[in-house]
Amino acid sequence: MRKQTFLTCLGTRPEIIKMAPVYKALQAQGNRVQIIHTGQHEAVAHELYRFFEMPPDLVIDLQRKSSTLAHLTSALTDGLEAAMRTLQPDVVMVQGDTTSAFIGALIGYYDDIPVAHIEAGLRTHERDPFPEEKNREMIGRLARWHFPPTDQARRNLLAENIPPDQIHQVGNTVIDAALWTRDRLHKTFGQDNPALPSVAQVFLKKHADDRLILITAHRRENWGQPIRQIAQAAAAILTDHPDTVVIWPVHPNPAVRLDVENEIAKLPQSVQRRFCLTAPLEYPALIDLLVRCHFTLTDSGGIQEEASAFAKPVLVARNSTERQELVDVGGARLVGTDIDQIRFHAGLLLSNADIYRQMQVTQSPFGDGLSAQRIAAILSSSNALTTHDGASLAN
Ligand SMILES: CC(=O)N[C@@H]1[C@@H](OP(=O)(O)OP(=O)(O)OC[C@H]2O[C@@H](n3ccc(=O)[nH]c3=O)[C@H](O)[C@@H]2O)O[C@H](CO)[C@@H](O)[C@@H]1O
Repeated sequence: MRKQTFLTCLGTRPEIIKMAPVYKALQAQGNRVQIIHTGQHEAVAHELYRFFEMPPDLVIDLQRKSSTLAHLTSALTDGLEAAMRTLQPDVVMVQGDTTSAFIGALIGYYDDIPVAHIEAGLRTHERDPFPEEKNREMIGRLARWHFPPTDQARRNLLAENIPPDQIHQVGNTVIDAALWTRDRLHKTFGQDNPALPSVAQVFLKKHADDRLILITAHRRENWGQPIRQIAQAAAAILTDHPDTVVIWPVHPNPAVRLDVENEIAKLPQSVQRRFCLTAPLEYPALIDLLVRCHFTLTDSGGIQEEASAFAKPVLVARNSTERQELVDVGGARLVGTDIDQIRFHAGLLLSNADIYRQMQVTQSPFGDGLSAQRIAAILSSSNALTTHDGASLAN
């Protein structure tokens, strides 16, 4: 079998995390894997490339003169076209639903390079998340291989008339990355993970006997009043349950941070002391806290998936989710951002051991840690690499 050159364009934190296992699995088979970094999440990207030992081959300087989507789209189009012509891959791989992923798929299509879509088929069937929902649909029209993580995602693709033989349900590579990271942390550091900021390390030592609740909220739709309500609900939970503590890596936007800090400042000192706010965490620190926590309250898609790999109950601070699978198997509850709802469901998890156990899923509905190996096997199989006009690329 001829070894292939696979190219992926990555721009944001979740894309890098979810592509890393595929990168490693394809490399382990002797293939060449190239990365174009598109710089959508500049601040956190490079620490992730270092952690996963996958240095980008090419970095696109987006030279963003404005923050509009149209400008991003045109800068990515120019940058990715030039980069792909330089690198000349056999296959383009994109992950999820960012504008980098959509434009990567589009340029692959224009250049007649077959496109593989990792984490295909997620749909809310609503306008939000904007523009990600449309990006996913459009990548669906362009890709040659569709790798939905779950049966629901597979059915979404079938409903859009994607040919069944192009759809391969493989699980979500986020689980591969989370399990790999947990094992690596465990082997290397035991209880003292240097990626955890020192404020969190001190806090955890001081509260070693308390139950940890991990909170994250980053979605734009939750900025403002919803985030203030999440903070008020967290305060109520800490007041109701004196053996609990909260760690909350807060979104870097100063307005979001101020909203959370203002709510905490209103609390008695005894409750404030059980709140630990940090800057956004490095990925190995986030995984470490997920492993340690009692449950998580989050609006993040990735964290819902990762929590299920560690059998941690999830309260989802959203009104809808494209990850309904975890709700359906009982591992997550959609609690929105209503203070009483959050307080009620957190109270159940903290005071009713049966309900807690019921929300600990024994098998994540998103995957088993072997998704990337399945993807690599399918992409590398001798008859898989076929272009749109039917010519086989494989020897
Ligand atoms: C608008 C919207 O719906 N967008 C979605 C959103 O996806 P998401 O909700 O999964 O995003 P996050 O929560 O940011 O990332 C999660 C990952 O980050 C790790 N993490 C988290 C906090 C931290 O302090 N340190 C970390 O390391 C964590 O373990 C996990 O792996 O953005 C994507 C592209 O940006 C989109 O494609 C996707 O549609």
